[in-house]
Amino acid sequence: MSTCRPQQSILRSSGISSCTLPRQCLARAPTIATLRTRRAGRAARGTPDNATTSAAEDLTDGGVSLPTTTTSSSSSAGSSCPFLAGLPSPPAAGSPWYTRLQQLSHPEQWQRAALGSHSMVSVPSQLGLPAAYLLGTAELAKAVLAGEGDITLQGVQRNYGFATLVGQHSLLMVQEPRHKYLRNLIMPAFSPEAIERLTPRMVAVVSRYLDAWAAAGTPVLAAQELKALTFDFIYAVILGRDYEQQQLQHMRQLYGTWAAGLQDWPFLQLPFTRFGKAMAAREQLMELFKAAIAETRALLQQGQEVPGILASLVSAVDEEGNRLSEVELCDNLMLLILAGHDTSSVTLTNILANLHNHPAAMQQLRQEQQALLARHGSQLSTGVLREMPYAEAVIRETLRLRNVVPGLHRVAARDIELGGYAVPAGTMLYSPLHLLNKSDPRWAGDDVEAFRPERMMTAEGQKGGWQLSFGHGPRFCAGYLVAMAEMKVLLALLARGYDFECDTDTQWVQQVGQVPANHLPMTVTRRRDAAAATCV
Ligand code: HEM
Repeated sequence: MSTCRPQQSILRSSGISSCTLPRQCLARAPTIATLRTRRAGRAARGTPDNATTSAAEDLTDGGVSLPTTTTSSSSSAGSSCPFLAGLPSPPAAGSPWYTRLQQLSHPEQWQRAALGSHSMVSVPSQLGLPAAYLLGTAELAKAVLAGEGDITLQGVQRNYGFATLVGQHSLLMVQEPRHKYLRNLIMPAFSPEAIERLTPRMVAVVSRYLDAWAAAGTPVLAAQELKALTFDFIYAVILGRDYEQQQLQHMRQLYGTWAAGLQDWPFLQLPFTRFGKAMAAREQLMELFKAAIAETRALLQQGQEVPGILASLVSAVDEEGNRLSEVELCDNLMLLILAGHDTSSVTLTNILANLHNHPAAMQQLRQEQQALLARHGSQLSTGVLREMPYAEAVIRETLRLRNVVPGLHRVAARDIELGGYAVPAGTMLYSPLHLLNKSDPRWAGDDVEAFRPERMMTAEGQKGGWQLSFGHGPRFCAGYLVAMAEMKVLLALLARGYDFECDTDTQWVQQVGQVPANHLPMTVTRRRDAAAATCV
């Protein structure tokens, strides 16, 4: 076996490999292709991938004699690939019970301690948490997030409550190659041109909220207001039209009941359980979506130009003329509202708190907007949004400190090699995004806990580095451009026309991202020179 050891440095730099061997071994060993062909053959015959196989069967594929395999998912020793079988497992985190409690209460500190100086550790199942390999470098996390063929999202997809509430046909729930097909149909709705058409609507929603906060005369609860703002915003850009406040209020309530069901367990669909109520709310939301789909289709058939993501989705057509079905449209609308709502509201809440605590950063933001007003007048277009490096640095620095998505789960679909270790099929792989942000080698020696948007303005800071706030690979955030446009519109309008104060003396608690326990009371006043900066 020793002559067949892989070139470790190549494997490390290339991320994942199912079975990669040096050239001199290829005559005697299976290639990735032969391993996959064998699996494909089994699948075609209806034989499970982890079924007992014999050396005789393997001989028919590549002329290669392989060890008899009893299961492909138990350990590297059971792998049908000699190279994988020879690889070690990562060291075990081996934590006693009290540190596992730390895992739940202080995940970032626990992860740092568990990893120590290792690039990956194996965390055994304890206290109801599943066993997983914890990844400690961005290189490994990126390899896993990009490795769609070898890696699946099964962990999320097997969560019955989540899958039922979000919908089996949403992007999040489908595997390759269906995921790629759906994404190709959906992504034109998020193109820069589509965002350009939606910008006036985005400006209108944000202006309405800023004016209302200033008119309130008393503190408003920023965290709650931003939840409402981002809901109205995502609804407006998806459905492409304005709704009466009463209707929006009704839809927000339905969404709130639906979202509460995601936290329920066990998922019992009874009239009095949170899950049961959430399913009933889902039914009502589906009826509203179906009506909007029918209306959009009718307008498009009359040859009218209809703005909004839904119109793009309804119009999307593949090479053979197929379109998204009604159930695919509905499930993906549900996903877009979920994915585009709390993520943005929590990030914006954190941004406002940071700007309040760092007046110099707010001043810098105002200067950037004054320069833009002088150059382009008050109009906000996607071109103008692109010319906001400081606003972008504020957003990225806020996400670096308080990543709204703390980490991403994936599952190895087959036996793979990762970073020199064997990863048996079925292993959960966890990328701790929050920890990776803080461990980014670019900021070694800096105060990583300090809010300093300027670090993002340097040549080094403009690169992605270890910051994977919007994910990586084929499932990279579909709404990235919408999210950035939304946050920049709010920052631009706020800096141009308003002053604000908020009470940041509070605990921050972990929910979807970290949120202020006091909901961030905030007073907003219109600036005297604001008239010149009105943008709609
Ligand atoms: C600050 C705001 C946001 C952050 C930090 C964020 C972050 C992320 C991350 C980390 C993922 C990857 C999930 C994974 O790999 O499993 C993701 C996926 C996704 N996001 Fe976002 N997101 C944001 C806003 C939005 C918005 C506004 C929308 C919609 C308009 C959106 C729609 C989606 C969708 C549809 C996916 C699934 C993509 C796929 O599976 O192909 N996100 N987001």
